[in-house]
Amino acid sequence: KGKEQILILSQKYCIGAIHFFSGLLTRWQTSAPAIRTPSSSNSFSQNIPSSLWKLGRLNHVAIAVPDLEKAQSLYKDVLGAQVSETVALPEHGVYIVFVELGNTKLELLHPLGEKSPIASFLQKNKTGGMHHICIEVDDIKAAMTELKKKKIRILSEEPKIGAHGKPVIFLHPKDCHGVLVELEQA
Ligand SMILES: C[C@@H](C(=O)O)C(=O)SCCNC(=O)CCNC(=O)[C@H](O)C(C)(C)COP(=O)(O)OP(=O)(O)OC[C@H]1O[C@@H](n2cnc3c(N)ncnc32)[C@H](O)[C@@H]1OP(=O)(O)O
Repeated sequence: KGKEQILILSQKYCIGAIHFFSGLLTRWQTSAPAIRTPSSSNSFSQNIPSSLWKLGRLNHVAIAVPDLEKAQSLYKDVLGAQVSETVALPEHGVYIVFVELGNTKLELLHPLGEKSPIASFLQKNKTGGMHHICIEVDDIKAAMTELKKKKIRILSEEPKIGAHGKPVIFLHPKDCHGVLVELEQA
């Protein structure tokens, strides 16, 4: 009789455990966001609305620095990268130095002139910091038209000619999750 009781008790325990875990599973299925494994999705190609313009490669990551020579020397002498000469771009209010990385570049930025757009950034970030990313686009005018419709603020009425002699625009960091985004005509 003792054995029978143990059997009954363990059956009850098993049934209880099954209910508990199936309850958990149901809650998890209804509340958890869908997680896709890399093999189960080609998430980069799905659900992208057809568009008149396309994003291309990462052209550069820009870093604002308080001392351009020191920053140049870090990348050249300490890290061994190929580093360009300093170029003044008065129409953008910056000096720039490019650091070649093979698959992309870094753009070291230093303020030029009293109205430099990076002056207040450097006041807030005294030792420097990542200032913007630049992504290539195949049609900057089409990009502007669509982004305006989507209420993304573009920081100039018209594209300016950027560091590579090509048209560029900047998108407000508050509309891009805290990152200042530059788009450059490829
Ligand atoms: C040569 C060319 C090229 O590569 O081709 C270049 O690089 S030219 C690179 C320089 N040119 C540019 O950056 C042009 C576009 N930039 C701009 O128009 C401006 O810098 C803005 C991005 C609008 C920021 O203007 P300003 O400094 O006067 O405003 P602000 O200090 O009140 O900033 C407003 C809010 O945005 C935030 N904020 C400012 N700059 C930011 C940045 N680089 N990344 C992320 N957030 C940033 C501030 O913390 C602040 O947030 P809180 O309110 O929360 O405190």
